[in-house]
Amino acid sequence: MKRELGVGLRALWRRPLAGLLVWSVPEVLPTAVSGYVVAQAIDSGFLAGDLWRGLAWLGALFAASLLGGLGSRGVFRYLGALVEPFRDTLARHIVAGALTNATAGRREDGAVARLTRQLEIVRDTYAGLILLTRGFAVTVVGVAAGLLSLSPLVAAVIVPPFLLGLGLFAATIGIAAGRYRTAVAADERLASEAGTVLGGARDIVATGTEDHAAGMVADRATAQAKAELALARLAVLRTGCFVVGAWLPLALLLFAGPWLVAGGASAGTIMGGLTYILFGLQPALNQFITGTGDSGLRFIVTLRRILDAGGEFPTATTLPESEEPRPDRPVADTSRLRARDLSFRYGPRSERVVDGLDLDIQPGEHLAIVGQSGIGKSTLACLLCGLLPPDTGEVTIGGQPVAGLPPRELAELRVLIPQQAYVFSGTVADNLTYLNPYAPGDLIDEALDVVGAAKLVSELGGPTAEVSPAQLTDGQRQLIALARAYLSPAPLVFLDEATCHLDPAAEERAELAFAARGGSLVVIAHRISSALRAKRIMVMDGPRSSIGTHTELLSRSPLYRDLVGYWNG
Ligand SMILES: Nc1ncnc2c1ncn2[C@@H]1O[C@H](COP(=O)(O)OP(=O)(O)OP(=O)(O)O)[C@@H](O)[C@H]1O
Repeated sequence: MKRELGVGLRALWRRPLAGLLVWSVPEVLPTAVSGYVVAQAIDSGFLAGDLWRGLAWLGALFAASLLGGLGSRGVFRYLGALVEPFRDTLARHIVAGALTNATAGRREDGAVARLTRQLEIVRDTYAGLILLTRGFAVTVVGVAAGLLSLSPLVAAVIVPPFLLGLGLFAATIGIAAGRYRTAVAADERLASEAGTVLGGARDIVATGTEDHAAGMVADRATAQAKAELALARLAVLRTGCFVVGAWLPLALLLFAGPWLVAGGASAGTIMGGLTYILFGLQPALNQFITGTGDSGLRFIVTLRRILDAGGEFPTATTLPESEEPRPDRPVADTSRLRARDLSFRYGPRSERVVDGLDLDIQPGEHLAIVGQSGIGKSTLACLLCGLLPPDTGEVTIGGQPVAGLPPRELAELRVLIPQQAYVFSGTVADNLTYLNPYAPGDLIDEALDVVGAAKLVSELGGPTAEVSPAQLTDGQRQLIALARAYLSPAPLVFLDEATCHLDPAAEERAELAFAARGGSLVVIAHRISSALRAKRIMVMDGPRSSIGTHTELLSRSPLYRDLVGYWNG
């Protein structure tokens, strides 16, 4: 929350702010003098039997209101000059982030349109917040000055409970921002899961997994309902803050009436105090609480989305108003994988399959993982892909922790092809573009060609032909899955013995295609030829796993020597 407030406050630090504050003075004048004028009208006018004097005081209040109207007009003139440059800076940030992602090969998938909608929300809520907080601050200062000039005794009754209510509200803002964020995230997860289930409706019905699919959506719906309830409970708390800050001063003033009169306060003074509460503090606090609780939270949460979607946000020092942004930020290393202290076992009493593993895969690297059958290669691949949660440790891809990422976002980071390739009933094109529905025809042709699936697809009748998975061989299924992974937008590819049903020449062709695709490649190798194509090789042996080149491992890993001997034999 601090970062978002910091960005908003820094953007305020411009010349128009001075104009805005200067025009706030006449704007607050009617509120500041209202109680004092009412007290004078009653005490020295109507109660003293001098009708004209009373009316003259009320006329003064009317004149102050006219001045207030002029002040409001001036405030709005400067508001635009403050808000629009902030909007422009955010827009540059969004475009720079989109360009960085595009040059790094990540799919945009409507992100710019989504961020642009969020930009308008931030602009509107930012303007609302400026008006709100400024109006609240000048009203409180004006009322405090008016109360002190009216009667310090009355001020002593009204101000403390008002400040208490305000303080209580301030204490809930952090919690409210957290709950609002949770509610927005739960909402999006529900929409994403429902979208996934709807998109796979045909397969769900075909495989009879309706109950499972309904369960997937039900969990998200329950989580979303919970988050909304937590948010609603907070609204009740906010009402409590308003009661303390706005109604308690009124009750105290009425109860303290006899004591105030004994202390020298007149009927007009008490009426003036009531005027300050009813026409100054109450509406100001009400607007402030509802406004910051609504626009304020939307501003913080939406701005966070925009800031998280791009790189470093340009501050006043890094991006002067007149300067164009320079697109010289380094391209994000979206295919860099980093695992730290990774441990995993399938059950509380089973052996650890992975134990305290640290692993770095550099952008563009080609790594092979080898090891005896059952040592944990597939398990490790699932951990690195975020398909299994580790017992300890963390995996990041492109700097982003994979834990807890929704499937759609994970699919944009990495693609895993398991040994048993999945082909579903539908057209060849449906199967190929499953991970990239908007893949253009020439990219599909390229994918089929480089992984060696073009001949198969032509024999099947072309991309529009229907596929019957049961009639395909294991090798044919693997070719279709390979072309699908090649078309995926993910910069990191895992092939878990994904070519084991192809002959060595076809396997070489497919692996070379992935190595040349851009991004990083991890191959769980089942042949020495496959391991030798990688720049580095990881030999898995539980806690004794080691990494190096083929030559390094031959000299230092007995297990690797055994494996090579076995493969060559
Ligand atoms: N779902 C599971 N539940 C419990 N144990 C499992 C599960 N999946 C794998 N294992 C066990 O975890 C260990 C590692 O299995 P894994 O499949 O990761 O090994 P692998 O090296 O990929 O084997 P292979 O080369 O034969 O494919 C094995 O002992 C296996 O029996």
